Amino acid sequence: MLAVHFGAGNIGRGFIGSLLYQANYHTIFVDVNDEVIQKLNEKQQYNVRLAAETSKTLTVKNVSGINSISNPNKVIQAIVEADIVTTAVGPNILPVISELVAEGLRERLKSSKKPLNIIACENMIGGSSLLKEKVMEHVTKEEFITFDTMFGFPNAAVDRIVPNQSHHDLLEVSVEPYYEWVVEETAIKGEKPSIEGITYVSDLTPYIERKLFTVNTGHTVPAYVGRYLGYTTINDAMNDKTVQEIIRGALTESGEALIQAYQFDREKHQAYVDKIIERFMNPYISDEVTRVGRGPIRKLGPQDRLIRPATMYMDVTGKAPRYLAKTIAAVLEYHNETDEEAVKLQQMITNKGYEKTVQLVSELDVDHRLIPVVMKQLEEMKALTG
Ligand SMILES: NC(=O)C1=CN([C@@H]2O[C@H](COP(=O)(O)OP(=O)(O)OC[C@H]3O[C@@H](n4cnc5c(N)ncnc54)[C@H](O)[C@@H]3O)[C@@H](O)[C@H]2O)C=CC1
Ligand SMILES: O=P(O)(O)OC[C@H]1O[C@](O)(CO)[C@@H](O)[C@@H]1O
Repeated sequence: MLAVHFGAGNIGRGFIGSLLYQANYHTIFVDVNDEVIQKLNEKQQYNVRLAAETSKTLTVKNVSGINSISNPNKVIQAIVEADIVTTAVGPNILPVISELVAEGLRERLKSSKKPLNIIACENMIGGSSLLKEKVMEHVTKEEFITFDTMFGFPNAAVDRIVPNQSHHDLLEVSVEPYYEWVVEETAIKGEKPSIEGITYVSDLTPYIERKLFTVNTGHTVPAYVGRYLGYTTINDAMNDKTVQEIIRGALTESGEALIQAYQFDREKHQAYVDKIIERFMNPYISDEVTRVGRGPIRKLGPQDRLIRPATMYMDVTGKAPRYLAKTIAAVLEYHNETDEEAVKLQQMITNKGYEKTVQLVSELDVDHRLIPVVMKQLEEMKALTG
């Protein structure tokens, strides 16, 4: 069995790659990082270390790599032969890989009638649907129906904290023990990939929203509020009383929105929240606030982890989401010269002001009630820290 996985980064090697190996796939990683690709081809294996009190190591074997810049034809050939295609490249890169994926699928149709599923494993709602939309932009009208019939793009939710790595061995990855990979069964074409660790569901929406608006919403608090308070790591930020108050508050607000939208059981949802906060405090993982806070413009998007639960909360309760608004305010104060989006956000604030910037990046109506709520929290935050 052959898997082609785009993105040999933290989640690619540390999560998807390890489950594919355990399900007896040979995985070809496709990446633009030549050093990683060369090492994968040289070693043909790498270690995944579980960051826990008793650390276990899994050696992931049967792997190789292709540099998609220097060897696009090899990627096309790999897609022709693949039994599954997965991605973990980041939401902004899905459009970038779409043309190569389309070329691979087109070539495959010349010799195979076997359906194929392409699963985007990204922190976003509708990742595979976006990839499908972008792939279809490279397909002719005549090809459209065949592509649509033969190739499934099931959406997915993936959850495992894999921080930036700093091992002597370039390929080694430390990961938290916990993981969840939920895939939309109804969009599968042909046989359902048999991979232990995947939970197939008929409606992904409650799962992806629960994950994105709890794990990822929660994580923004130690990232942005933590950075604002001067912390470098998530662990240090999580030990701060203000961060703890805001994270609990923000997850109570997003929780209320989720519970009312999907009729989740309150007690079970609270247990889910408590477990997540415990995961953020895992002392065996050192995660940087700048990794979790990367891409602040994307994270202030209308469907993303802050704006969407905040507007959902306002819609269902009629109340102002105080703690989510505080966190959004902290994003507006996020400075990081090494993060393109952070630099762009600060430039926008300098040129257009806070209010206009938040309105533009979140795509909220100009008179949306959330905007003054965020502005109020921003003022309070600035007054507190002088
Ligand atoms: N790290 C984590 O804990 C989690 C990450 N995710 C999601 O997984 C995705 C990847 O995140 P990470 O693995 O953390 O990032 P990463 O930066 O470690 O990995 C991304 C990889 O994609 C590669 N890449 C960039 N452009 C490419 C292209 N054109 N073709 C092929 N490969 C390309 C990069 O070189 C890199 O190796 C993101 O969507 C993220 O939100 C989801 C759950 C957990
Ligand atoms: O990967 P993104 O979307 O940039 O956001 C970082 C977030 O994703 C994770 O890496 C995994 O869910 C979290 O650690 C963090 O909340």
